[in-house]
Amino acid sequence: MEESTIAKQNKNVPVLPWMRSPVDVSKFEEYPLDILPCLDPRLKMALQNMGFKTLFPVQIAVWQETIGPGAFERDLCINSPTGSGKTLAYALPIVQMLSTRAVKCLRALVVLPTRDLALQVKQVFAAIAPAMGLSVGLAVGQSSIADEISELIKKPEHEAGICYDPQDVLQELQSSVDILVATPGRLMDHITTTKGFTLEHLCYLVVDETDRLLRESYQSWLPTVLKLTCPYDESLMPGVNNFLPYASGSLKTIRRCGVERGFKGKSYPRLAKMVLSATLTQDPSKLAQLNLHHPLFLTTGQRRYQLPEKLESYKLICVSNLKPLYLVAVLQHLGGEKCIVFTSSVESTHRLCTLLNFFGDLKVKIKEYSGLQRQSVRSKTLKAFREGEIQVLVSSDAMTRGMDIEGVRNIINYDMPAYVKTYVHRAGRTARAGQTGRCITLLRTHEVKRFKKLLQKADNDSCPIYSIPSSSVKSLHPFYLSALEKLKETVQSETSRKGKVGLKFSRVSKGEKKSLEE
Ligand SMILES: Nc1ncnc2c1ncn2[C@@H]1O[C@H](COP(=O)(O)OP(=O)(O)OP(=O)(O)O)[C@@H](O)[C@H]1O
Repeated sequence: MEESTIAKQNKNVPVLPWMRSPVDVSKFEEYPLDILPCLDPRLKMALQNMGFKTLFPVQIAVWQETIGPGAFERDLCINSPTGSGKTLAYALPIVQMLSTRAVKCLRALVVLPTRDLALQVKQVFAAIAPAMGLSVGLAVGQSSIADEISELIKKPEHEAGICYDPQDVLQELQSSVDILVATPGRLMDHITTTKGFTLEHLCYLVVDETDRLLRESYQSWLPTVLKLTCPYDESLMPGVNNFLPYASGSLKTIRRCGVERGFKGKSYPRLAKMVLSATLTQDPSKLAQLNLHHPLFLTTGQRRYQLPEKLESYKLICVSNLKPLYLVAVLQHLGGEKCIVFTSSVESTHRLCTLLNFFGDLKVKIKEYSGLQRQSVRSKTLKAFREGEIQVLVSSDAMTRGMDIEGVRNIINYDMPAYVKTYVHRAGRTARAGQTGRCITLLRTHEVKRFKKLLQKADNDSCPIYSIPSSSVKSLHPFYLSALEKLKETVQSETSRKGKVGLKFSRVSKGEKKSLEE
């Protein structure tokens, strides 16, 4: 075998020994809820109310390792394609495992990189947890910290007029939630400042979109959570609590120390972890940060990057300076079907969206969605897109990982993604849950070769040309010139009105470039 071929193959072989013998999720089949072993009837009912009749392969595989014979003895690392149902894969066993709890306290923590994603995951938990008497909280900074605290922490009811020792009151503060879905920043706010917020009882930690979360430290949330949930023996290390970085009274974590049967030297109780992504990192130094216990790797098929089964990838080769015209022609061709257009930066997202809206009557509503906007604006746009009031979302990359929006049948890469991971996540906003979908990538001639190589990394050799009649592009020329003129005027007035907008654009773009370098 040629040396270069061997090197190429080795790139796909994980370095960590436990990753080399994974559980292959593709060997599992969809399984009817009616005959799923050990499923609590209340949960079954909740799932049926969601319209689900079967569980997807990744959900069955995780069920087996947690509730089934696996009994969650090992931490789980799950690499499964976009839209394959990873959220329910962890939510379902966690809710079932917590259903036997006697006292309400925070036992499961799910961390996600963005607010919109956390909201989405909270909704999945909220659809099943109440059936088992469990409550779910959200810590994402959507409301004021005071409002969030009142949702998360229950204050003791005291008799009016009697003064109590503040230390006693602190002792009596209780969690109002069993499960918390959080973004790292807001989680750290609660860890450092919220009285009564404790990870002392935490049993389950889920790190969703792991590779994204491990790429940035987000105020060291991970080492902090691991430290606060790490059992230690006070008799062996007297006073160690005082040296915890956030020993502010409410945060003292007193977990018992012991040895788990079968795993000599490992402390007990163990914080059981599930880490997931559609593009899970294989980098040993990154995975080491998670301090995994005897990890089990679950992945789909042989390839590191897997695209959804029913995704069709197309390329559209454009004349460089006419790219916007090709985009408009495609949008017209798609005739109002829900569509996300990806660009390479927040700056080009804004410009492209403005330009498209100057194109006369396209018979579709087009809005932008990027990290440059305020959260309230983004949330409003997302809601309108979900509800079908907007048909086309022009978006930057940073915001769209994991987003699950019903009815998105088309993804358009206006700017070619620089990395295969980016392609996987962008394309994965369609063809979800076994549905069909297409991803059209606009390319300049010089990008064609690079794009082919990029797709091969995702095991995709077939990428036909998306053809649109040249007459459709030509007929748009007169509108293009006037739209460009209007765009120029708008950009000039925006720059002079806000003064610093230009500066803000370039600052955010840099940050986003970083996020694209996955
Ligand atoms: N058992 C099921 N039956 C029917 N639909 C399901 C089932 N499980 C999940 N779904 C649906 O599949 C879609 C994708 O699920 P989910 O968002 O969890 O995917 P994911 O694997 O996390 O994707 P990504 O990697 O993009 O985050 C959702 O719309 C969800 O409601």
